[in-house]
Amino acid sequence: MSPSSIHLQDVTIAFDRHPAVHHLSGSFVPGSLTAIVGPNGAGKSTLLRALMNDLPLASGRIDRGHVMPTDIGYLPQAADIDRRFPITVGDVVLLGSWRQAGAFRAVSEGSVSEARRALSSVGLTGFEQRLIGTLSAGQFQRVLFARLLLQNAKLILLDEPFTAIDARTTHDLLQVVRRWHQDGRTVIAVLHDVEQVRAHFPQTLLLAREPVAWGPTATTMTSDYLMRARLMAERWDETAAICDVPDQSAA
Ligand SMILES: Nc1ncnc2c1ncn2[C@@H]1O[C@H](COP(=O)(O)OP(=O)(O)OP(=O)(O)O)[C@@H](O)[C@H]1O
Repeated sequence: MSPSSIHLQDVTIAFDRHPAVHHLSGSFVPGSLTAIVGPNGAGKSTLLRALMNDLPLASGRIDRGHVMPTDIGYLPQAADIDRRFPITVGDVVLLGSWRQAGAFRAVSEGSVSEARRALSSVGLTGFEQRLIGTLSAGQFQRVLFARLLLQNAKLILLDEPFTAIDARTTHDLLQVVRRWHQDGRTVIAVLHDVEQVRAHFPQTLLLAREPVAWGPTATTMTSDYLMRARLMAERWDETAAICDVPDQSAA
């Protein structure tokens, strides 16, 4: 294992001791570009949240190597974001720099210029003063990518970044993802579009609560493995017995 790989060792993540991700082991190599694919409820978002240390593990271990919490950029599912808050596009993008700048420091002229450049690079030149609530879904997704650009993260976690986004915007944002990959950042994206994964993501983790396959996309996104993931999902029993994982609350 490379020292800066993100290594998962027999990871189980549970809600009320019902596992959402079960016995997952493997590594995200530095600079890799990985899609996480699987049926609804497969544990994909749960895994992303655990990777950014937002959820405790029921058992197992995640070793993030040299990746510090401030090195992680996270794009949640669009549905999880309340856009009624009266904040401008420019301020949302500038939030990407607060980890480097500090929460209570004045925003530097440099950061403002960087935010402007980030907005231009996602096709939103001149949108700085718009309130986020007035944007279309695709425009808002571009804003969130601009914020990630400013964050300059080593590890980028994207949860369904192209859902409900039109082809042109998806194409543009895929170019941003490609540039992150070329820069040597580690990018992990939850996706549902199998063809998009095959075309743009060299690595795939196929998850159906338990890992189905993890490796080069050509060998993991086969009809056999996809079928296996679907069958595993159909066999799920939400009322199944509680998982016999050690109770960490007593530790
Ligand atoms: N906060 C929570 N409390 C209880 N159960 C949860 C919670 N969050 C997720 N779950 C359950 O964990 C399982 C995995 O959910 P998760 O959101 O990770 O799936 P997903 O693969 O991202 O699904 P989708 O493709 O539908 O977004 C589901 O059964 C879900 O109901």
